[in-house]
Amino acid sequence: MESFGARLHRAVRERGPLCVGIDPHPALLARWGLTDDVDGLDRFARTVVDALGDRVAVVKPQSAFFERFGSHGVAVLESTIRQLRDRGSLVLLDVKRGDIGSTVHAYASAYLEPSSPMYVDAVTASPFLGVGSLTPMFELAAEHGGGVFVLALTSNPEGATVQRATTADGRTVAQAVIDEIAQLNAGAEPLGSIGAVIGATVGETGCDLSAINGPLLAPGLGAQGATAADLRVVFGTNLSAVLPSYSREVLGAGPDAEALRAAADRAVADCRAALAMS
Ligand SMILES: O=C(O)c1cc(=O)[nH]c(=O)n1[C@@H]1O[C@H](COP(=O)(O)O)[C@@H](O)[C@H]1O
Repeated sequence: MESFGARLHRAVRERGPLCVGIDPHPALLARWGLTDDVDGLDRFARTVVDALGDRVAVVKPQSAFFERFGSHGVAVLESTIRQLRDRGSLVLLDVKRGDIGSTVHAYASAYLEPSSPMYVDAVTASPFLGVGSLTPMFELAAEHGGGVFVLALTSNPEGATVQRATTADGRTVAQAVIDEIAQLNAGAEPLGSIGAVIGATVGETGCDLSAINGPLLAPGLGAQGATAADLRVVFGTNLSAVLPSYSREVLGAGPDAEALRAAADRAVADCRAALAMS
């Protein structure tokens, strides 16, 4: 299987630099006239898939909003993943997993093993048990053309205390995470498969991103207050692999499919301009 980095690179070239999250908040279900139950969840997810699955490069279902409804919600998530694959968008499952290595192995099987019912193109992962503890995910991703997005500087204000803290060798925690990702991506062309998550809200990172050679997922746009113009502040000259991510800002335009598509098109246009891509 072609690597995730190569598949993402092509998807962004063909469809534009945009990831749209499927985050069915109770307030959004209500705004869409849907019930706050499994049926509402299913209709919400299907509507997003039908409107955007053949249009945006990456779709990022947020697992928590599906898990909220127990096994029936997880069944909707599995079905949503399959529908997205059929429509051609890459599926990034937002689960932010992290644990000791032997347990990470099980998470890796759950999401990155092609025979799994939850098999996706990529997952989000938390490095705060040590980036090395995520090795089973990196290995399975490499074996099956998957990707892993590792949290580095998250979009929430509480993240900085931990992520900008200084390690024993003088680097920030975020820089140490970025450096380990860079090692994993070294030599990959056109792009490595291990990404970093850096919120569009974080301002200047103080990090050197020049060697990372992997995708930079940028959530925090729209509902959390960041705009496409902020991407330049955060990423400086390292704009080529930035993958801007919106959830509520785009989803708020639904449930009308045309309105959802128009919101996604606006987001792509804003991001293209900010990232200076034609
Ligand atoms: O990994 C993520 O996607 C993520 C990382 C981060 O630093 N901040 C962040 O907001 N997210 C996720 O991105 C989505 C943001 O949603 P909106 O604020 O509605 O665009 C949510 O699903 C968050 O869980």
